[in-house]
Amino acid sequence: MLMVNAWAIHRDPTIWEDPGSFRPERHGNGEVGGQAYGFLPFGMGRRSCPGSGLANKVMCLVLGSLIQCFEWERKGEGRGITMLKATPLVAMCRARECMNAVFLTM
Ligand code: HEM
Repeated sequence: MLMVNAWAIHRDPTIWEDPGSFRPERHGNGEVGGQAYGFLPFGMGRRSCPGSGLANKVMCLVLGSLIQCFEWERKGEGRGITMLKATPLVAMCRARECMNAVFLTM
């Protein structure tokens, strides 16, 4: 069995400029350091994620909806399951007032 360390690939300074920085715009610029396999959030090969097309299409909609429809508040500390964050993020969401009309008609 071969395990590919995507975590390390996604932080490889020979592929990514300033790999530790959160710079989502780098993807819009097409920055992959000239490496075809530098970015593999969906795995690759025959067992790669069959939902990648759908995920890429709805991701902006999901994120936009979460921000537009809910108020988010950070709540204390929390724990991960497989990869613990150095600074755990636990958040609580509350539907924004404008969502009452949506929920009350359901
Ligand atoms: C941001 C969204 C998603 C990410 C980051 C993601 C990522 C992944 C990854 C890394 C794998 C393992 C690939 C490998 O073993 O090499 C996987 C497998 C899989 N994903 Fe996704 N996925 C996402 C969304 C989805 C969606 C929307 C669906 C279905 C509608 C889906 C269905 C599957 C299935 C069925 C597998 C197993 C494929 C197999 O073992 O042959 N995924 N996904």
